[in-house]
Amino acid sequence: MEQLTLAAGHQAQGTLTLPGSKSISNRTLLLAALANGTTEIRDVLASDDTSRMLEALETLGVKLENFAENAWRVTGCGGNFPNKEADLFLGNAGTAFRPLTAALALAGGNYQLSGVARMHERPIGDLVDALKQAGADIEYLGNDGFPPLKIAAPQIDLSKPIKIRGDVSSQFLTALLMALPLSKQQATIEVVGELISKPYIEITLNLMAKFGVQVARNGWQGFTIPAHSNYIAPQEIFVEGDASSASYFLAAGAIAGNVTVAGLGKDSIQGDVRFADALALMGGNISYGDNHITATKAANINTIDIDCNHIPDAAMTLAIVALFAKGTSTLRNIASWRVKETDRIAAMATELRKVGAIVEEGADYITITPPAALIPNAVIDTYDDHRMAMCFSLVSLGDVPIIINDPNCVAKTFPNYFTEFKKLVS
Ligand SMILES: O=C(O)C1=C[C@@H](OP(=O)(O)O)[C@@H](O)[C@H](O)C1
Ligand SMILES: C=C(OP(=O)(O)O)C(=O)O
Repeated sequence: MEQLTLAAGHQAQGTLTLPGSKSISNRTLLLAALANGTTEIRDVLASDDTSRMLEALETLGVKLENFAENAWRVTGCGGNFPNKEADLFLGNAGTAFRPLTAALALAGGNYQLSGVARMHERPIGDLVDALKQAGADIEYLGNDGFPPLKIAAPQIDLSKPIKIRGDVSSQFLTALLMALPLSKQQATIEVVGELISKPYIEITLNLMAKFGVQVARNGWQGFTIPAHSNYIAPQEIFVEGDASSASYFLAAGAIAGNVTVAGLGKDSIQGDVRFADALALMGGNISYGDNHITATKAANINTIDIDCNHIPDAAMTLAIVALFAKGTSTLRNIASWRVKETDRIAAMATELRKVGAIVEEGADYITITPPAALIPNAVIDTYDDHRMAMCFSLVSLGDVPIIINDPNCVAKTFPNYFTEFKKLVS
């Protein structure tokens, strides 16, 4: 297995132009494919997760042109995919798997959707149950409640509200919201249980509105999609820089210098931009521009005790920043970490212990007490989880070398992460 040794670092200095947001890229590509008309999407993320979405759309017969660097011209098919039979491999991309399941279940056709082994352990039952209430025909090809899936043409019935659980993944609600306009009928959704990861629903509703579909809502409990909704291609869409990817560099600035991330600003539609507020609570000096954020070294890193439900991805970065505080930090309300790329609570606990931290894990929380001195040359397993690899690179800023196993797993969302990291850290 490939390993990467990062030298002991003291300083992080400079500006990084962020890669495009994964969440916005994959939503926009799908909405553009479902729309009537042509959309030019700029600053699209180039990574494994977006490649899976692009390949899937191409297999479905959608016309895609890569007309400039990271810019795609998508000719929408108005919800009627040209290819009515296809086998789609979606890797470990939740933002491709869940939304495509819903769109294909309502669009009509015979499809099989599969992914990597881990994707087949990530739940999808709540979404399938909701789609079946709407008349979808979906079968589990492996274990009930999990991919791979077989989809056949639906008999759509939206006479009753569709109930969907929101407490395992917000991607299920996102998927349903984005797909329901294909029915052309009025559709009502009722969320059962406490919805997690709420800001991702805001991204979904914001982008649907850019494509001309306004969803009426009753807080987080109810959503209504008007009859005769149609996605209309906006001429041009710019994808913001990825706020979760920004978290590593902002953390580096707060721990060890002065780092600016460009491509993301105070009006970002991504919830993970709120990571910067958590970093400020820990002592980082944060300043916002229209299209950049800067983090400057904290006089001292403070401990934190925080509910992370609204920032599930960037919260992993806080676990590493906690190593630089004096005392115990607690990250709460992170049960969803257990069903992502790996069981992230268990993985984080195991690997933090390798650098000397005392860690307690519960079903939905983690506490981290840093050691008096970080252990040098720890060999970190990354569990095919891009965020484990990116997070642990930051340990080197504690003036210790660190060895990252399988560093290329960052390709899921940030293929040149380590090149960019090394440019800024010395
Ligand atoms: O909708 C999205 O773009 C995402 C939602 C979140 O998942 P959950 O809703 O499962 O927490 C997040 O972790 C994931 O990386 C992207
Ligand atoms: C949870 C993540 O990915 P996915 O979109 O596959 O759920 C992530 O990127 O941290």
